[in-house]
Amino acid sequence: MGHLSTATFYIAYFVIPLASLLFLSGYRIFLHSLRDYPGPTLAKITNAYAGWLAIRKKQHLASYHDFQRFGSPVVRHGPAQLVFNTPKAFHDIYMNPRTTKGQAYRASQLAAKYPSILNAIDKDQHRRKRKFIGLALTERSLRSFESTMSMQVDIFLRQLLRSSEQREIVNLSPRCQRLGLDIIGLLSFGYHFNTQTEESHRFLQEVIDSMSWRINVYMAFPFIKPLESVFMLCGAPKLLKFHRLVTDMIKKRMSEGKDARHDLYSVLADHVGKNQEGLYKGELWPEAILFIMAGGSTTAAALSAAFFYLAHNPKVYDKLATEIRSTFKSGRDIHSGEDLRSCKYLRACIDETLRMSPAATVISWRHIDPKDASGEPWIVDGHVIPPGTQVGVPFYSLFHNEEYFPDSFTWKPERWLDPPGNQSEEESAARAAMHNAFHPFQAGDRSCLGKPMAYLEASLTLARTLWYFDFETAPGVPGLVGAGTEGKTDGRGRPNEFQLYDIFVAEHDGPNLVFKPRAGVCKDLE
Ligand code: HEM
Repeated sequence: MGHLSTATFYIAYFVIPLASLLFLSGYRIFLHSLRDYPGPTLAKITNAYAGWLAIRKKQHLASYHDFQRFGSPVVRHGPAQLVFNTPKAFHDIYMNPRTTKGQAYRASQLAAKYPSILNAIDKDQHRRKRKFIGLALTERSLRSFESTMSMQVDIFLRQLLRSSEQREIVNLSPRCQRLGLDIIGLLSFGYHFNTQTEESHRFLQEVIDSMSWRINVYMAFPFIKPLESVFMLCGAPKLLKFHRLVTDMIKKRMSEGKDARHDLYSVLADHVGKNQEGLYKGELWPEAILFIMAGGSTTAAALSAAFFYLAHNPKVYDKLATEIRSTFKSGRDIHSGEDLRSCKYLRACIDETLRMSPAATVISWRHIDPKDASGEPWIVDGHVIPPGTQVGVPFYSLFHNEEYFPDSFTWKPERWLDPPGNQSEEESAARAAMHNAFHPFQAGDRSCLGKPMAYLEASLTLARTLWYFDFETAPGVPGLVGAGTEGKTDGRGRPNEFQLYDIFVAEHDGPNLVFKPRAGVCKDLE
């Protein structure tokens, strides 16, 4: 009897699970509807492939590598996931009214009852949110907010001035993150985080990064989401502090009149509590967190990368400095308007940075909307997508696709400028194809609402910094922070590339720079 029980035990706990695993693996490799697509064997069998990459913050590098390794523009990234690497696929996926965010986003929802605008899967729910939240980010709304943003940029510049007086090396990543956080705190609920000048709220970035990383891992490998409570326990004190801060921010703002200042709350206030006709009160929480995460970290990543590339490319630096210093008469003149718009090289530098080091490293998964009743097959770049499949285009891979961006690992803002003289038909077609492949803010009905704000924040910060300062990479070892390391074979071997770590948005460190105030112009910062 004892003997029989042992056999039963082994059969129940080892033989049956192992046989099921082998059967499932065999099915996914040889019989699954995606069996003919190339991809790493582990990716065909389990989402643990993507999960492991997400844990190590390198999904963007791995997808790029997989496209090269298999020599194919479409690769299996998970048992039921395909990634594509062509602009045609991008259009068929994201600019298609029949698609919605993939199930992967369900794993990113902090509370299933109230998903945020970013991870709402139901199209009607998303449309309602976008209608109201979009009001805070229109060009008109941004004009009302610009003076507040500008004051924060002034603080950033004053901090640089202080560092330069103390001959300090400046790590731009934390500086740009603090700038981004302080701006987004004011834009969302008129709240002064003051991370640029005070220590007390600087823990926010750490909490945001760890939350972003966890979300990214759950999206890649939803199987481990139940461990959330364990992870939360590990970071409990800071997480609790974060929750208290966001609650305090919302409560404080709601206790003031809606017109006390111009922020997200002022445009939402009339619609909050109107439920289906507006927004549920409970929705303020996830939207506040989304705003802080999406609005602060992305722009900070783009700005840090832009500082890195400018410091590493002296010819571009000189050309951009000349453009800024000849367009404006003083630092105070640098604000939105005709003059800033005329700085074409500045815009080219920002776009080239977003191409080379896209701030959103996430794979934005899509599937066919479950409510789609067309009965038509979904075709992506000539491939019929089987029901239940999630598909995506990783920005990092597409923006380094040599067919559209020749010499793709060289930071070359010139590629975005209109070439002088007449272009041949072939040249015009190549330029059109390049533009068609470049959507760093996503496209279609889920495109970034903060795009105008991101360009304004990046333009003001870079233009004003170049107006008041000269800067260069710090000498010696500190100057290497942020760069790839020659000889590395894991995709981090390019010394001229700013290194991104995929945690949904990009995590980053550096560059370390030294700043020198330009003669006679810094008086108006003091
Ligand atoms: C360089 C800066 C930025 C980049 C590259 C960027 C990029 C993106 C991308 C790629 C998405 C789609 C993400 C997905 O499909 O999962 C997105 C969505 C979004 N972004 Fe940004 N973003 C930036 C800055 C901002 C800023 C400053 C805000 C302002 C708060 C913002 C607000 C949003 C919102 C609300 C969404 C969700 C839109 C929707 O689903 O309808 N972003 N962004």
